[in-house]
Amino acid sequence: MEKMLIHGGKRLSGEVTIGGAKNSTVALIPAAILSRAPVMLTGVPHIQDVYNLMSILAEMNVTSDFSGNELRIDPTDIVMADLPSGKIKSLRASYYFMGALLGRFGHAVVGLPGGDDIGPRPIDQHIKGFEALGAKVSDHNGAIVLNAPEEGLHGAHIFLDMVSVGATINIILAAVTAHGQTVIENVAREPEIIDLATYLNNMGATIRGAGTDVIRIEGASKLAANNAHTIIPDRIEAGTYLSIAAAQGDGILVKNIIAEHLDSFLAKLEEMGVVMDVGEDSIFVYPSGELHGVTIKTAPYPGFATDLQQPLTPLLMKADGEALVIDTIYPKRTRHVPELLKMGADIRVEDDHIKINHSEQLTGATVAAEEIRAGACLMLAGLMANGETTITKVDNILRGYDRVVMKLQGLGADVQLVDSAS
Ligand SMILES: CC(=O)N[C@H]1[C@@H](OP(=O)(O)OP(=O)(O)OC[C@H]2O[C@@H](n3ccc(=O)[nH]c3=O)[C@H](O)[C@@H]2O)O[C@H](CO)[C@@H](O)[C@@H]1O
Ligand SMILES: C=C(OP(=O)(O)O)C(=O)O
Repeated sequence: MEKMLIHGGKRLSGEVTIGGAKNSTVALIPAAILSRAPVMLTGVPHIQDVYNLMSILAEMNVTSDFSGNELRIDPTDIVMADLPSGKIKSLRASYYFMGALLGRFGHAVVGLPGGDDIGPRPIDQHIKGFEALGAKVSDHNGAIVLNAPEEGLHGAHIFLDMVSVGATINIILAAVTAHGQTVIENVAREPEIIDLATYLNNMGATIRGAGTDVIRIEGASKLAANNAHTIIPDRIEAGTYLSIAAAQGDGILVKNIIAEHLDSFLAKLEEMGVVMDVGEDSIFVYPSGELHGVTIKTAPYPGFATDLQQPLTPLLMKADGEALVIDTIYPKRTRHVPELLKMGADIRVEDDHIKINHSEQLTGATVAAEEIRAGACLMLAGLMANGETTITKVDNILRGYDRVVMKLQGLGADVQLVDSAS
């Protein structure tokens, strides 16, 4: 296993280009098995989650070839396979194989990823949706077993009890090939859902309303990709580099951005006093002057993303006064806090409220990336700190940040990956 070494304190400058969205990609790859023809994805990020999904595809005799930023997936010789264990447990998003296999074969056995790194991640709404479509669902030793009735899944009217990205996507995957119409209410409106709908519609699906809170699907008997699909830019990676630029930059251009996807984040940066030029598909961040503490409350899109509260936290330490973070989506997403304390941060958690005070100067320390965005937070803290920071459990970062070391080095950061043994 590798660790990341950062010699902090260097000012950064130049350009960085954002990759395709991890949280789209991890849905688009499982969705490829719905296609009766090869699928081409472009703008694919180089992240471990992609490699793990490719291994899972191979278990179903689906070949995939990733070169440059293009991923070609050929599901034409797919065989139905149960996926109770193995790689399926390596990432949360493998649960999208439930909806995709159910849609393709009317049968799925999918193991649930063990451990929870950001608090409980229930899937009751996914299951409620599958059952409404006619599937029988049971739990067999930690794997979910799903079976459609003999005549196949049927359309249904589903109201989600809470806004869930995962449930919205999984139900879409199962419903696109069900008989008749499905209406899903109170769905998530994240851009990644629009991306998935665009991709499936280009395969012949009829999904309307993605991006609003009601999605309507007319079932299609067979789907087949005939165009390459370009994945939307990763708004969370973009937000991470914008934070880095505001905290440690001497002028940084972040390219390949859809600024509308970052509205609530950009509004908070402005409220803090960060000065930016928002271009058509890029944002230039000026070196920061005085910054002000703000309150962040995460919420479903278009609210402030849960995935961005931790990457913003080190910047909040540079601000005057006390800043407050309340994560309403994952209230226990605080695993960065004990690590930041080791670096000298003035931060505490009280009743699921994260309180951040101005921290004059962080110092390098050995810290653990307990989950992906906690890791991103520690990377930024390491870039800001005096001395050397060692980040262990760096796999949690590499599973979702595209070529992060190369990108940071491109901005002038002193960062490298080394083998944990060294
Ligand atoms: C709405 C929201 O901000 N979703 C974020 C969430 O998506 P992710 O897909 O992980 O989570 P969901 O959107 O599915 O869940 C949102 C909330 O609903 C709850 N829930 C979900 C499904 C279910 O069946 N039962 C249930 O109770 C979850 O525990 C959570 O509190 O984390 C991702 C990774 O950090 C982010 O990229 C998403 O933007
Ligand atoms: C927690 C995240 O990812 P995942 O849902 O894949 O665990 C994330 O993207 O911040």
